[in-house]
Amino acid sequence: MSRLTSLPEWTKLSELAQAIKPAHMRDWFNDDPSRPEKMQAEACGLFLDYSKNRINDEALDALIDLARAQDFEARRDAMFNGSHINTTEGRAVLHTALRNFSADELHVNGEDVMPAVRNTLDKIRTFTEALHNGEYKGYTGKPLKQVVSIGIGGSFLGPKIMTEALKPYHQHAVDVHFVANVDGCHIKDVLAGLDHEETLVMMSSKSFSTQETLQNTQTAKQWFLDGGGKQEDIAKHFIAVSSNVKAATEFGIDEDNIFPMWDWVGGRYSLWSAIGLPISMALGYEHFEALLKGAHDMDTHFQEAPLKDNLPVLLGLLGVWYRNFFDAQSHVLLPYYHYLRGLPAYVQQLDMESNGKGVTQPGEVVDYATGPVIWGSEGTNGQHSFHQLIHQGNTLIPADFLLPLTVPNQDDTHHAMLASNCFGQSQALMQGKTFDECYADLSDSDMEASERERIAQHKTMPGNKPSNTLLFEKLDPYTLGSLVAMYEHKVFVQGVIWDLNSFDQWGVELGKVLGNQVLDGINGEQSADAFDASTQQLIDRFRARNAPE
Ligand SMILES: O=P(O)(O)OC[C@H]1O[C@H](O)[C@H](O)[C@@H](O)[C@@H]1O
Repeated sequence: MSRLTSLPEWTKLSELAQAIKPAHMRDWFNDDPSRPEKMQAEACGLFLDYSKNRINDEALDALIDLARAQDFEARRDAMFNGSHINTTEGRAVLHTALRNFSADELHVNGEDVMPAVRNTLDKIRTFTEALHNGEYKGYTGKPLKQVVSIGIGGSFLGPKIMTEALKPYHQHAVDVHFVANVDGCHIKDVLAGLDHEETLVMMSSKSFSTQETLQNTQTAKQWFLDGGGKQEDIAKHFIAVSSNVKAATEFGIDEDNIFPMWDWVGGRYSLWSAIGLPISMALGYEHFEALLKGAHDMDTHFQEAPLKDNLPVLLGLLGVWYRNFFDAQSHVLLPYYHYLRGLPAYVQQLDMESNGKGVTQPGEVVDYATGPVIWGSEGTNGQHSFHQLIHQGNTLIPADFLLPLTVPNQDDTHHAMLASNCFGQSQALMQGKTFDECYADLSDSDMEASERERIAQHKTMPGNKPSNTLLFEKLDPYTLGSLVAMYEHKVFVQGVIWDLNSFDQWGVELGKVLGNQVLDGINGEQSADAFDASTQQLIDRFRARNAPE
């Protein structure tokens, strides 16, 4: 038995879950109309109603006890003060420093990192302004109007999804395009519509070793040269963000055009660094800074609010409750706001890459469930497809509903419908519909009693499906910053309880290595015995159709 599952707090939670499982939330709401007032929390522009959860005060307190038994507060402080909590790579985890506007020093390996953070923000501001006012010109003297941001994983999802989410705040000084996939269709499609004389290519790669990003940048470079640009003109049209300055300069990026990154910022936590430059380029620096400020305020809330009023803590504890004590395999995110449609994909990387682990910090294989599958899409679209399984399937899927109270250029008719669907879905999931109600609905039909029973059975909705609802005034940069930081810290809370290192990703690393080996196989540079028979068969079929010259 692991340390975690042998804790008395764990045993208590197992017992509480067994006692709670037969209860129906519908009855709780009937018995106690003040339940929603008691089960809510608010911070940094976000209001959370968590009353539609299969939880009571006793279980919530027991979850807090479990977090404390796992040394939650000390481990939270260790992250914020720059300790090397990424223990498999010997690194600090300080994305919070990137949005820290206090005058305090913050030391990593004896060095204050804050001057470099502030300098980089200045560089982002200066660069954005030069681009926006047309001062930053290409090799033929034309201002650069198109930006192609090339990166993948954390060097793509954060900038792309935040830029998309904040569309109403775009300044329209430049158009920002994103390319991630090594599938040549993507980069070719993007470049096809652009004039190389007006295009800035931004390569985002913390490691500067990611195959997809290197290849896409190479293709963009060739496109630039084919268009008439010369090697010496590349400095004006190519910039990079990387912690590997040597590799970036060797690749041909001018050293002055390299924005720094640091090994204490994980890829999936990097949108707050210069990796977020495309956000600033699309929205203007002021809005980028507001995004950071929202995140910073959430950091402060996470550090200071009592655990029972603490948004990331509450969400993290509820996640553990369902994952470990109700056997929930997945968690669905349902943003009811079109511009926020990318949030599930963003949180998917954040959560699944962080807590998709099966070994504890000391290196023991776990005997309990860890990170869930994260998925979802924008409401109301999902209501007409996968919500069916959430309502009536036999697997429990806790949900987060998200809704802005107002939207830009609001059409009141549309917005009221959007909100009513959002609230109606969480209500339906919680209440369900009983067999008797369904049977009564069929009273006017001329069905035989047995047929009426059969149909009523099919229509019965068990309900008792948990959800959180997050409301916010509007999705401005500040609120988006606090929302994303809230999910970052939720993931952290769960990683602490499960005793995981939430900051490495060895599985992904293996994929990178194997992908390169197979490429050698495809190019005939690797002997057949390097691969298993199935992989070799696939390589052979591919080579038969695409034999290298
Ligand atoms: O920025 P890079 O070094 O190119 O890395 C890009 C991505 O690579 C991997 O897939 C990691 O798992 C991600 O976390 C990272 O964001």
